[in-house]
Amino acid sequence: MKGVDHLAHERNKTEFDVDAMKIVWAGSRHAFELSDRMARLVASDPAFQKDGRIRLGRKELFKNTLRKAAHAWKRILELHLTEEEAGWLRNFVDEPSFTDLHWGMFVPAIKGQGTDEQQQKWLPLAYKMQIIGSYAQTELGHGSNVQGLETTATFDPETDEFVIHSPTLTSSKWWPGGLGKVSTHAIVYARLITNGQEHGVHGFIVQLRSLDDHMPIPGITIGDIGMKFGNGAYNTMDNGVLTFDHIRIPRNQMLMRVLQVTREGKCVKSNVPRQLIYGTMVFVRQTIVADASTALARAVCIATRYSAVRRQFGSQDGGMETQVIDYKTQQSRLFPLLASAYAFRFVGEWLKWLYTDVTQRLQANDFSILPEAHACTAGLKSLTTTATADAIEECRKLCGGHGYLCASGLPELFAVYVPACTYEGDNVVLLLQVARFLMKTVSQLGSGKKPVGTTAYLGRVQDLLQCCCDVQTAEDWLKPSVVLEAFEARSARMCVARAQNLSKFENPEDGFAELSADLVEASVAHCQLIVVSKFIDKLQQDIPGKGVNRQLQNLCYIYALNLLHKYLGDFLSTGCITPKQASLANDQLRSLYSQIRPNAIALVDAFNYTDHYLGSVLGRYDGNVYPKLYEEAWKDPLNDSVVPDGYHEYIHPMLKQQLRNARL
Ligand SMILES: CCCCC/C=C\C/C=C\C/C=C\C/C=C\C/C=C\CC/C=C/C(=O)SCCNC(=O)CCNC(=O)[C@H](O)C(C)(C)COP(=O)(O)OP(=O)(O)OC[C@H]1O[C@@H](n2cnc3c(N)ncnc32)[C@H](O)[C@@H]1OP(=O)(O)O
Ligand SMILES: Cc1cc2nc3c(=O)[nH]c(=O)nc-3n(C[C@H](O)[C@H](O)[C@H](O)COP(=O)(O)OP(=O)(O)OC[C@H]3O[C@@H](n4cnc5c(N)ncnc54)[C@H](O)[C@@H]3O)c2cc1C
Repeated sequence: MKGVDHLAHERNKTEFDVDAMKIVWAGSRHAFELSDRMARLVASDPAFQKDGRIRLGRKELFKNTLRKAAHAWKRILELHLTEEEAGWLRNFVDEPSFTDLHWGMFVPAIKGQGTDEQQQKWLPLAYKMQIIGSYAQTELGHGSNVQGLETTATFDPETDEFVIHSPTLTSSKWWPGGLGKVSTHAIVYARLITNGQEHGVHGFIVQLRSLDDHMPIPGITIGDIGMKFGNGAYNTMDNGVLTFDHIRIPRNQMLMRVLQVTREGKCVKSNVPRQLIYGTMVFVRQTIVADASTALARAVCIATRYSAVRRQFGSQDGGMETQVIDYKTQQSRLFPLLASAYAFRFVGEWLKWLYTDVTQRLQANDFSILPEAHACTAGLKSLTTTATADAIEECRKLCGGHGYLCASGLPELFAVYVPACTYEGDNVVLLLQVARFLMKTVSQLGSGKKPVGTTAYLGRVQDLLQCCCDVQTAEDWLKPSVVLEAFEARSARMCVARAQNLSKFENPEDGFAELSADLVEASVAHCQLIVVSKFIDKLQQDIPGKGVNRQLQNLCYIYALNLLHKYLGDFLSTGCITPKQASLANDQLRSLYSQIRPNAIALVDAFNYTDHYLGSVLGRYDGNVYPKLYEEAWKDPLNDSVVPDGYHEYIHPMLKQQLRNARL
């Protein structure tokens, strides 16, 4: 059987309506149709082809990215694409570029932190790309510790200007994307100083380059920070270094939604909380969670299709060998990742809803759920990106040797994805933020303050500390209430135990530092509970399409029971479940793998990825892996000549030398 036939045969086994699942995956029919149209538009345009990207040198690679970004903008204007369509188009171009920062951070920062007048002035310029913006927060010396940033913005009342200055080497802005070679402007984060007093870190709109000849504004030193991990990958981005030598900007270029500086240099607080200065990060973290499911789904799609095509061992009577997807070990590694892709999709959908809700409340001066929004975006960003980065590498291994070839698409996907564990907040630092939020919530339980939202379960802490898991058979693990209670009890017990340990310290900050590794574990348990509970919520919705809900149920329980298996130590040590119940969960997991198996290919087809977007010979829709892999090898520049360049200089003399030695 050829690879092509393998996948056709697999698709015939499907037990659910794939087209209906495509809509579930996309979020709505509208989102499906729109993303499908944009994916095809990009895939059919030769200007967006990606072949050979990994072989380009840095300069060529970067110029190629500039060309694609300009072409994308041209198409957006020609086709009068909406903002939503344009976003999808950029997504399918599939190449990190300065436009990510412009649309993803510069524009949102002005929207979130700018006053109405500032928005009216700057947004039209940004929307028409008459200016290109970056987000310059991190410095050489500080990234995580935002309050430790050193760049200063000193108000000069004589001229009604701020003087932006880099007082030390470590105050050099370092990392901002799009900054190195492209951006004309940036939101620069600096310590505000007025009348000799410090007022914390704020954002300022600063012009960096001339709009006529792109030269840096005098007093600004700017460049790229150098090559990053992997070929192609994130090297299409010009992450930059920037220093200021007393650069003057008008007073009205400080983003003043949170704090206004008057003509006299007086600081006037508005009614919005200071934390709103961090609002752009909350927004981007939320988008990163949605993107995690996309990246994970890509890797899983490649590994699943290839696992159905690939055969090793097991031939009987000269018949065909076993498809590697039929090995239980392969299933137990692959199917939890497939389930995670769906789980992250739905939690991402929910987080988007939460973000929209918070934004609307903020507009109505209701700031009550800001701490929860911060904890959820920080925690879920950390959980989903860590899991996705690990999963991409696992998918590479699931594809055996061929997974290591760039033609599999997995090395580049890994290289481009892995910094997501660091940018927008180091994943451990973010989990510590969640831990602070959880410990605060637990400490307030005694005061009668009822926790709400994702921490509502902590309001039932007494019950959860005493509850006994009610599982007697493997089938009992298919009850949503049973699964939910196990995850709630584990998280609640871990939180309470950490809070009790913290209370033993005289100084809470000392305790927090000493117990930070344990606290991070409680944060992970809490975040996993959120993902499981949002998946269960999804199952309660009316989901149309033959067999679709059934598949989602299977995936949901695979996600939850696999976590239970992986974090068994937590569940057993907190006494939420017994070893016998853990063993029943494992039995159920194996049964679920068998049920998912015939639907695996259709479940990855539901992601609706074009071959262009996947960029993988192993993950081709038609399964025609071997002939294409063979064809691909010959495209390598090393194969341009039969005898390699360097033969006469290095190989031939060596061989001759050995011949001479042999004769001696
Ligand atoms: C083969 C294919 C190839 C092609 C691939 C193509 C495409 C790519 C594919 C995949 C890529 C995936 C996704 C890409 C998507 C987008 C990403 C794009 C580009 C990335 C650009 C990156 C940008 C950046 O990194 S910007 C810099 C980000 N920096 C950080 O995140 C810094 C982290 N630090 C902090 O957030 C904080 O300072 C801190 C850690 C929270 C520390 O704060 P703390 O010490 O507590 O002090 P305070 O500052 O005083 O805070 C006190 C108080 O405030 C509360 N708080 C803190 N933060 C927030 C907040 N954000 N919102 C609300 N409240 C907040 C805190 O809880 C505390 O509250 P309390 O007083 O009540 O306790
Ligand atoms: C590809 C990429 C793109 C980026 N783009 C941008 C951009 O556009 N704009 C921008 O402003 N920045 C950008 N950044 C910077 C990024 O936001 C920071 O690198 C990130 O926030 C981490 O900060 P750091 O580098 O200071 O790490 P550090 O904080 O120095 O982390 C080093 C180690 O220390 C640990 N650590 C730090 N603090 C604590 C603590 N309190 N407790 C326990 N452990 C701790 C961390 O877990 C980590 O293991 C980008 C970074 C990358 C890699």
